Amino acid sequence: MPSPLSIGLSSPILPPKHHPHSSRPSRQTTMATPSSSWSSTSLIEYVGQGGGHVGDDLVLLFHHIEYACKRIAALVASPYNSTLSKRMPLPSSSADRDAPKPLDILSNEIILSSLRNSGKVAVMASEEDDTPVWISDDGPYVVVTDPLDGSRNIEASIPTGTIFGIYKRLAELDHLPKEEKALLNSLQAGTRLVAAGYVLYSSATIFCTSFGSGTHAFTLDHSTGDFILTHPSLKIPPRGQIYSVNDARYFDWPEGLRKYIDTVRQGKGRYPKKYSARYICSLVADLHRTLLYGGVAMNPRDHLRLVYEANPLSFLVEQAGGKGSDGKNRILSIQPIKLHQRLPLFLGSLEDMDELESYGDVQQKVNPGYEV
Ligand SMILES: O=P(O)(O)OC[C@H]1O[C@](O)(COP(=O)(O)O)[C@@H](O)[C@@H]1O
Repeated sequence: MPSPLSIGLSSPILPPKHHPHSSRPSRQTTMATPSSSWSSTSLIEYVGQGGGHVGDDLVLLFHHIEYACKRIAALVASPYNSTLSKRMPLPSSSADRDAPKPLDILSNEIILSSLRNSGKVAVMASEEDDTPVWISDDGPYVVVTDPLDGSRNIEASIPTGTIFGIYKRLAELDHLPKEEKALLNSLQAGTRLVAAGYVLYSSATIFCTSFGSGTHAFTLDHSTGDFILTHPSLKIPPRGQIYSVNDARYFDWPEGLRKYIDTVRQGKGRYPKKYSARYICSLVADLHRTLLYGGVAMNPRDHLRLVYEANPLSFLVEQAGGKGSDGKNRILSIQPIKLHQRLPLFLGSLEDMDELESYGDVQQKVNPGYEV
């Protein structure tokens, strides 16, 4: 079978050959952009010197993750996508996971190759792999990822995203067989996250990240190839006026959730304004809007994954002053027991989340196999 990486791009972008700091092209300064009055701190500068204070290993790892995400951004915008499914045989998926699309597989390969090249990762656990992939015995970090979330919308060019979380490798497990230590390292609770992020592929490509001291977003400047700090210390408004949910599921919802939505959309909640609905059906995009405008983004059924979706995104929301819960419990405090574990997910503004949770019964218990 041809390598997925050789199919996806007509002229594949080669990974950096040398240490990223020495191999980075210098930033162009002559290009006319409207940015002269803006701060132009790039993601890597920020991580390395400015706000991150995270140490060389993590800076290097970030450089490789950033590089992978730029490749994925190019891939999702490529004119060759429409013929990919004819050219690329897909592996079968297990019962635990949805059938992957060609871009899911390619994005997974891109991230895996960047993590390998970084030399800083012991294990990668991905939505696209049944089990975690052991990369290197002495890599200091563990990366969990959904390489391309929202890919069910990809043919229509609707926004998608990459989600990732970074943990330290648990040295006390080093003596265990590879399979076992790979899994246990990947099942760390979200409270142990060292860093997390998402990259939104939309009209702008946004890299939003946190190292545990605030949430910061960077926007890709296509003229230089740098992610530029555009949203330092992003704070989610304490209250929004938007709820985001697939409300075609209304008749499968529990009473509490129906009441909550009915109440806020009539403007009869604690905030006496009528709420609006927004639902892209792409978690990263729905969350990004929620971080900026406030409100709640939710999927009340057992659908989203704890390890590589709910945990990293909850970390970012908490660092932005919001809340992430399964409707009852703080997401970051839930101990994962399975790699592809699913759960209800509610992310959003503090006051909206408190109000929602006060309805008690908001988790959708029935989960019929929806086709779309
Ligand atoms: O079908 P629902 O319940 O609306 O779920 C949609 C959600 O599923 C997702 O597509 C995630 O599923 P995948 O990881 O299988 O793409 C999210 O991006 C989106 O928020």
